[in-house]
Parts: sequence; structure tokens; C-alpha cells
Amino acid sequence: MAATLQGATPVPPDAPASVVVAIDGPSGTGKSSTSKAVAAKLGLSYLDTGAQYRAITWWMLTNGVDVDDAGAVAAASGKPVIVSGTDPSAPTITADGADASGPIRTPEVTAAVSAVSAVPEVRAAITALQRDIAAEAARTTAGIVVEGRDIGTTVLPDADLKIFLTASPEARAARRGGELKARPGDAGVDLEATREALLRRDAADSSRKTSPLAKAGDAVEVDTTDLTLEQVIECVVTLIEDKRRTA
Ligand SMILES: Nc1ncnc2c1ncn2[C@@H]1O[C@H](COP(=O)(O)OP(=O)(O)O)[C@@H](O)[C@H]1O
Ligand SMILES: Nc1ccn([C@@H]2O[C@H](COP(=O)(O)OP(=O)(O)O)[C@@H](O)[C@H]2O)c(=O)n1
Repeated sequence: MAATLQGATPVPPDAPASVVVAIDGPSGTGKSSTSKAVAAKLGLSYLDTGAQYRAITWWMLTNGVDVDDAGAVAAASGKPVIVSGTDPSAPTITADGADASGPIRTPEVTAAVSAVSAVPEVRAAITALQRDIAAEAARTTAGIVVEGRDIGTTVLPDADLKIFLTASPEARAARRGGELKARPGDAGVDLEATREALLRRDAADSSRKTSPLAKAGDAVEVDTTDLTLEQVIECVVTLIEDKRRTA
């Protein structure tokens, strides 16, 4: 798999040391929206690691790999070339050169991603890619915000700052429900079904053997249930600025 840093903001020669920020948490806690906004505000790169797991899952589904067969998934794990663009204002993701940004958000991919991402060979390949991208960003830009499930615990245990976002299942389901458009003739979004699907994915991601969803011991936990997105962004910007001041 190839690591390519695209859309990076070049770092001026007299700039302060770069910063590496890990943001983890379950689905719907605001990781992507917060990470993108914070990175854009502070001139940092941005990496959505969930998009990478979704892209490899999409590649498996479209290349005839049985995603319920861990052996088949493991055997194919090194085949696709996943490339992430790290500009927070226009993040991109491709698999073997094909734009995956639309297909990775389909219900089919969402339903299969936890099984694919639990396969150790998939995690090894994607983790190596993530570390390459973070190292390249730390070397050539002002730094990077990397968001996912195991960034603080496994991918970047030496990150300068680790944040773990949480929110109640009800708040997360309402947020996800707000993103899903009701089709004509539908009764609307079923919040209970959305909540159950979220909790199922949390359980699968938290209980897998290899690198489960978990809060790192040295992560700052931010409960976003009663915060607006703007408040969460402000909170994370402050944490990063404080970290930089005291570094
Ligand atoms: N604090 C918040 N309050 C209300 N809505 C939020 C908040 N944080 C995020 N959202 C919204 O919730 C949805 C899910 O957020 P997202 O950033 O994709 O979460 P995650 O990456 O953790 O799955 C998005 O529509 C986003 O705009
Ligand atoms: N660092 C990561 C990021 C995502 N993932 C997997 O990828 C899936 C999709 O992640 P995502 O961040 O796009 O999910 P949402 O929270 O946006 O729905 C998760 O449910 C995990 O199974 C992972 O295993 N490790």
C-alpha cells in the first residue's frame, strides 16, 4: 500500500515544531466534523482513518471478496492501493485510483466495515499507511489531526495530544438521523433503528481482539452530548494551543 500526502500546507522554515493530535471515539461523537474544522483553523493536515477502513471494505465488496470470510479478507488485505488526501477543506480517498468518497458512505459498506476492520492483516496494512502519512505530515507540515478508534492507543501512542470524544447514544443517533434523508413515502428516519445500528457497531469495534475502540490512558475525554459543534471545536483548539504553549 502506498502513503501519499496530498493537499498539504507546506511549513515555513522558521515555523514552530509540528503537532500530532489523535482524536478517537465512537460513531456520531463528532470526530470528523471537529477534526476537519480544527485542522483547517490551525493550518494542520487531517486524516480520516475510518474512511480508509471504509475504502478497503468497498474495494473488497466490489472485487468479489467475501467480507464474512476473515481468511479471504486477510489474503486480499495487501492488494488495494488506498490514497488519502489530507487537506481538511477537501479530504479525498481513492482505492486503486478510483474515487471512493461517495461509495464508502453507502449502507452496504457501513454494515460490512466492522467485520473487515477486525481482521488483523487489514489493521496491519492500514496502520502502516496511517503511520507513514502522520510521519510525513509531521516532517513537512505544521502537523496533523488523525481521527479514528485506535489512534491514541495503537497507531500513534506518542501523539502530542490525545482526545477521546463521547456522547450519549441518543444524541449520536439524533445526529446520524439528521444526516439521513427520508425517502419519499418513508415514515422518516427510524431513530431507534439508527441507535441500535450505532450500538451494534460500537460493540463490534470495542470487542474485537486487535486494537479495539478504546480511550488511551493519557487521553482527554470530552463529553459532547450537551455541547454544540462550535463549542467542541473551540475546546479542542484550546487544548492544542495549550499543549503547544507548554511543549
Ligand atoms: N456537538 C455536536 N452537536 C450537534 N451535532 C453535532 C455535534 N458534533 C457533530 N455533530 C453532527 O453530527 C453528525 C456526526 O458527526 P461526525 O463528525 O460525522 O461524527 P463521527 O466522525 O464521530 O462519526 C454530523 O452531521 C455533525 O454535523
Ligand atoms: N481507527 C479506526 C477507524 C475506523 N475503524 C473502523 O471503521 C469503521 C468506520 O469508521 P468511521 O469513522 O467512518 O465511522 P463513523 O463513525 O463516521 O460512522 C468503524 O466502525 C470501525 O469498524 C477502525 O476500526 N479503526
